[in-house]
Amino acid sequence: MQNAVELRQVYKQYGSHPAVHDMTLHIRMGEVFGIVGPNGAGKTTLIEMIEGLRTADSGDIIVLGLDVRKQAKAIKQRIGVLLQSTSIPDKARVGEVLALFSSFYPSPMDRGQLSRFLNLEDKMNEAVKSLSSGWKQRVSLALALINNPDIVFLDEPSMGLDPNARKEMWAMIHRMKEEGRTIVVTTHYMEEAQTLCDRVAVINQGRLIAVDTPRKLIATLGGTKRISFKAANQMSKEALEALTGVVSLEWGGDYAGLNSNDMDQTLKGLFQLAADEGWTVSELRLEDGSMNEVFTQLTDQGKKVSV
Ligand SMILES: Nc1ncnc2c1ncn2[C@@H]1O[C@H](COP(=O)(O)OP(=O)(O)OP(=O)(O)O)[C@@H](O)[C@H]1O
Repeated sequence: MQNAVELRQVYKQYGSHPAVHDMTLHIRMGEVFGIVGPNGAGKTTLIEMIEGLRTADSGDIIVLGLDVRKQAKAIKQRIGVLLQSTSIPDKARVGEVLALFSSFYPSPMDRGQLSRFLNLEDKMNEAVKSLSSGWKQRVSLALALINNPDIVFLDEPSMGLDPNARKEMWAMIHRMKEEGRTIVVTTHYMEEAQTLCDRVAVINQGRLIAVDTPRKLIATLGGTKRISFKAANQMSKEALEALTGVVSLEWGGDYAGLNSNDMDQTLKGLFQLAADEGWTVSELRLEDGSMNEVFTQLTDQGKKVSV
């Protein structure tokens, strides 16, 4: 099957500063593809080059089989871009904004269907400026979908949203995927990348450092696992820290947490220590590594790791 996006050795610099360096990657049709990286890594530059809003200095960008350099207009008809809510005319009512943006496209989505999809039906007569940030973000999402796009680009879709609004945003992204759309999302929230994305690209200083499923990235790089349990009075912190595999110890209220790079040996040592010191291990929980650790591993102090 044709890829949704293909980048071949894409390069872009501002002045003498390279922002995106020889980037080669592909985004598959129908996947949720995440782009993560520290501030200034080049995420926005990358995504805006794919959208045709910035021009690459060299390399090829193919979107839905079309060349961004030569067929940008045709591409724009088939992609949707989440605008920052500040770019929406905010004195207008939601329904008016949707009508205005619909008029830009030859075959827009049915507005009733779109507002039902995003639960916006009750907000159609409200002024955009009176909405909370979560609802404004829904309006932005409606505008990104108004041309019924094959690919939707979401640059930090849940920035500034409270945890509930963020979860709702994730649910909407899932539903867009179920409809068969390809979603490209940049985010600073590793939980978002881990929960939402089929594959994630990690970029740092304009270079692609790793691209894989969150599970594989975590298995390869999210090395430490967490063992947490109920703390007992007799526990010796020093002895816990000294157990084989323990990288760090967290001590919070009633609970102790051991981050370990050798779960089996740490568990063995933990049970032995409990027996030696005369306490029992209770409320034991084992947790896998996370995208947070992958991110730190790959980007910490500009460290570069090949995967
Ligand atoms: N229009 C521009 N002119 C000059 N330099 C720019 C411009 N846009 C971005 N840069 C620089 O290019 C680099 C990459 O910026 P970019 O905005 O693409 O990164 P980012 O990963 O999206 O960052 P953030 O997470 O902070 O949004 C940064 O060093 C930034 O200062």
